[in-house]
Amino acid sequence: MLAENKKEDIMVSNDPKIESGPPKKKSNKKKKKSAAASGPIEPIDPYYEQVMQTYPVFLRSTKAKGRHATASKQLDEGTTIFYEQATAFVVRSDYIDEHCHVCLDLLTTKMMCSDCQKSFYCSKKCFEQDSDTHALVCSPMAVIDSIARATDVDVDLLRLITLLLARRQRDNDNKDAPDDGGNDQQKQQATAPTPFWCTKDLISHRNHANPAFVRVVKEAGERLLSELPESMQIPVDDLLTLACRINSNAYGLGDNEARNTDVALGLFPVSGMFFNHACNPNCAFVGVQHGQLTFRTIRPVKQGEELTVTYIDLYASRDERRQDLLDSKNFWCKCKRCTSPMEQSVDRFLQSIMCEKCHEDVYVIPPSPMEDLTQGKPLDLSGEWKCAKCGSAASAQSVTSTIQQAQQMYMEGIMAIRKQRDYRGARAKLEPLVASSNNKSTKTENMKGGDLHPRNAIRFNASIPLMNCLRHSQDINAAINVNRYIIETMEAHAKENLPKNTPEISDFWQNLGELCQLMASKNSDRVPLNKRWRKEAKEAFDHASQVRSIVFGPDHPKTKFVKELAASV
Ligand SMILES: C[S@@+](CC[C@H](N)C(=O)[O-])C[C@H]1O[C@@H](n2cnc3c(N)ncnc32)[C@H](O)[C@@H]1O
Repeated sequence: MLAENKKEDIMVSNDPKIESGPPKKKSNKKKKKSAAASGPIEPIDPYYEQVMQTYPVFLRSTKAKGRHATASKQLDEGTTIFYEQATAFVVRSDYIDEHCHVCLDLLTTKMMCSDCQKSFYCSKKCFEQDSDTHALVCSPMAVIDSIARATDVDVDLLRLITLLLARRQRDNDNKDAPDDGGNDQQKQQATAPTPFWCTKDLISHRNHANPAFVRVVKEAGERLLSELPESMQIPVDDLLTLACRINSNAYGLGDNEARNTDVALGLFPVSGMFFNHACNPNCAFVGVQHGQLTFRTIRPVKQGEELTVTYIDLYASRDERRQDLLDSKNFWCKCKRCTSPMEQSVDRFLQSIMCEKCHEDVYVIPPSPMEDLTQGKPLDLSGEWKCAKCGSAASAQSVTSTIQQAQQMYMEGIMAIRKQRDYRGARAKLEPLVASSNNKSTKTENMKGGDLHPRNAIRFNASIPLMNCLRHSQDINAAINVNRYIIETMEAHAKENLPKNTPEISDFWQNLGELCQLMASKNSDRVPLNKRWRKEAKEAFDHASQVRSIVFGPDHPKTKFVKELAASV
């Protein structure tokens, strides 16, 4: 039973000597007391050390960082550091009949389970591979939609819980053997799903769960359990803990064809346990076929350095990132970027407006303390904020008012697209935000009292829907300029040590290539212009391919796809 294994109850140790990983070098430096130092040290089960032994990773557990992974040797960018096969994963309901539920390939021919009508496969092979697991979940899957609707619980959460309980059942029956006889040791290991028992070691943050969430999940859980076979039953309280563990640890799996779309959601206990979040990560995770997750370095990593990934958007302001992590993962980010002084951090640009006097830096807006963010308490606007470069001051009130105006325009632009499909109206709202700069000539009526910094998060966020509006209205040249601004902004961040190799950057390079190709075809009869656009398209696809080779690996379908685009120009 899950309850008997609950890690929160039985495995917690306060012994500070329990620590795993290689011996640390002695340092003469006086140790800084970390603000993150709290809670007991979690011991590491030898199973995880054994799983990791073929990878260049040491597992550690410390008071400051909890359990985490470090590099066991110096690593180049683009190194695969870990594979894991999900204990269970679900194709998200938005894509339920678009991707195979076993290999995740896009469905060109569909096979559907005629009983539940909720499981889709690309081939007989995948259908047969799923048959034992599906036999356990077929009848509950048929009613999960109605349970989710009646209780207001996310249907994909309920589907994932059901598949995890099926995995538990199959582990108990000891029926699962790795199905792929590949001779590469790492791959062989990865094709065996991580066993269900590992989920008990995952952090759940159950004590911080929203009471409304607890109530509805318990209600949905009771209903779901009544649909499950006897052998799959667990106490509803354990089902709730499992739901909290999914919320805190699940990973989205990307589509191999499209950009930036999570088509599936999986629980990967080993990854969930050892890869902490950082707002300036050195690794990325990418979904590969069959519900596998791969972790790769996106920059060179020194021996002993912690290996981190991001769980959220890196181009959001510090307060927004922390709020996002609090809401979605129940923790307060204490990474280096979030704890460095605001006046020295790249974060000041994302949150603020240009200094009216020197036009070189921004007024430094202090980050909100956790209590204020959790209680929705507004910033103290009684004083002044100073420019990080020249020190001239502006009233907090006027800086905030400019930012609020910008936020309002951004929301109006987004709503015009979402509610009315009014691309012209949206463009009118978004364009002044993106055009705003320290160049006085481009200042508009709507942007009084200062401009957004070019790297301000509202401005950056506005640029993406603006590019889509421009594309929609066939103003391809303008869309290209906005796409260039997006890439320039990301590269400017990268100069200040944010990652330069991310899936998002590769997507914007691909998009730029496609826009330039469109311009080339519009100018097919004007040889010099056509040649110029084709040259830029090829360069953009080559950039996308370089970044993807690092982030996804040279053999990933997304890398191959963009290489083909480059070759076709
Ligand atoms: C997916 S787990 C990572 C493993 C975790 N260290 C453990 O021991 O289970 C995510 C949890 O780790 C902690 N964590 C990860 N990144 C963090 C960060 N940047 N700041 C503070 N806590 C973090 C939070 O408790 C979070 O819910």
